[in-house]
Amino acid sequence: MTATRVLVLNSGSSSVKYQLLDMSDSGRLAVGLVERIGEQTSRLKHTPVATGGESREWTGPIADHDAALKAVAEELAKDGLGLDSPELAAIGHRVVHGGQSFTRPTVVDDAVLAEIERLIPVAPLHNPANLTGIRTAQALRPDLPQVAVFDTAFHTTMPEAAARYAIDVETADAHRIRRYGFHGTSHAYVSRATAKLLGKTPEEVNVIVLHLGNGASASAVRGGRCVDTSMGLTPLEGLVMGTRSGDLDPAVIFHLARVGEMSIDEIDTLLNKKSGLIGLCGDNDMREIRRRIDEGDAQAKLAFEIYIHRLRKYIGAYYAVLGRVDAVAFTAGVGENAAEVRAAAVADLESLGLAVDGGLNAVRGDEPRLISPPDARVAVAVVPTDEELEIAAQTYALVGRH
Ligand SMILES: Nc1ncnc2c1ncn2[C@@H]1O[C@H](COP(=O)(O)OP(=O)(O)O)[C@@H](O)[C@H]1O
Ligand SMILES: CC(=O)OP(=O)(O)O
Ligand SMILES: [Mg+2]
Repeated sequence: MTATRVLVLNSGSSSVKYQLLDMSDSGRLAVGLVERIGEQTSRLKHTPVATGGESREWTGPIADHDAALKAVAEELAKDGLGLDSPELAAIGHRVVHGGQSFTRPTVVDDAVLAEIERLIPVAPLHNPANLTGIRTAQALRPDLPQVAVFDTAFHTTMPEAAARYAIDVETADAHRIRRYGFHGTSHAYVSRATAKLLGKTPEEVNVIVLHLGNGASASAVRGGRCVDTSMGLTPLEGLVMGTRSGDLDPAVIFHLARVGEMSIDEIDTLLNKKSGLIGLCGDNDMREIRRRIDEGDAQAKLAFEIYIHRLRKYIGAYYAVLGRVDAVAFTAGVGENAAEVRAAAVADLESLGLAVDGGLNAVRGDEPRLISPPDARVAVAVVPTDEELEIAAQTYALVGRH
């Protein structure tokens, strides 16, 4: 029997998204999510797609990512899809920070694990969870290849002019301080899918991708290669996010330390976990913010306006970086679902060839679709991301043929 299945683990700071796929037809056998890991009310939702069975949900304390993964393995086993299956070819892992070392998917060995661990200070919310995911999977299936697929890989094509900060070169190089960029698997997948939607090859088009989830980033993709992206050394730079500030004057940090008497760790927590939308209005979920705006809530309205203002600045910046833009693609939880965000992001930009059609923008769906008027100079599109499918494809391409 040839092993054609790949299990993909996308471990976030407090969640694990997973999919089991059969790569002979890229079909999903099972999908699921464990969220609020570490809390008393952790939730697991598992959907056995292959058997057509009902989704199963479970709420209770799941202490850490190790326990979460073991719970996932138990759920899979209930459907006869357990990790002991001889049909499993590999386990693919999203790893957020790969530094400059990793430009492509990599089979995990001790040296790879050590490098992911070394990068924890520049991805403190993500790399520890990714490491636990890999180690637990290794313990469950020591014989299987574990493949790391890095968020940073797609951005390694950025030119030095975009990747370097304007700080002392020796200091920057000594500490490997440069802009790495994240969500690369999504930016790669969505930019390719956007080209396909336009009936073109990736080489033929320039695309601005707006990945707007809880974490959010923009990228400028020229002919299939990333030339700029909004996240930097860490996933804190750039857009306003659910809980992260994005861009600010670095002197804010000195000021908080000197005048606000906050410790570096307190400032880190403030900017990564208590800022962005949640810091501005107390909610990080765009659905809740829209609901409050509809009720006339001024604080929620201002938070939305700050979010949109920053997003528009990046659209303008990447228009200038690319020179010619063929498409702007919205993706991830907010980008795929929040029609108001899409409309506000390109409002009054007809002079740049950008517009959305109100009717098309209001249509919901899971398929890539155009939302710009038919005669628009620049296509505006909603292109659902699928990081798990992309990770599975890259994992299988690396190990599947053994
Ligand atoms: N129907 C919706 N309308 C507006 N926003 C939504 C909707 N569904 C999800 N979101 C937004 O998407 C976010 C989650 O996006 P997602 O891409 O899943 O994030 P992450 O991968 O960072 O956890 C939520 O916090 C919420 O703001
Ligand atoms: C890198 C990053 O911000 O990822 P996420 O959006 O999953 O938090
Ligand atoms: Mg995400």
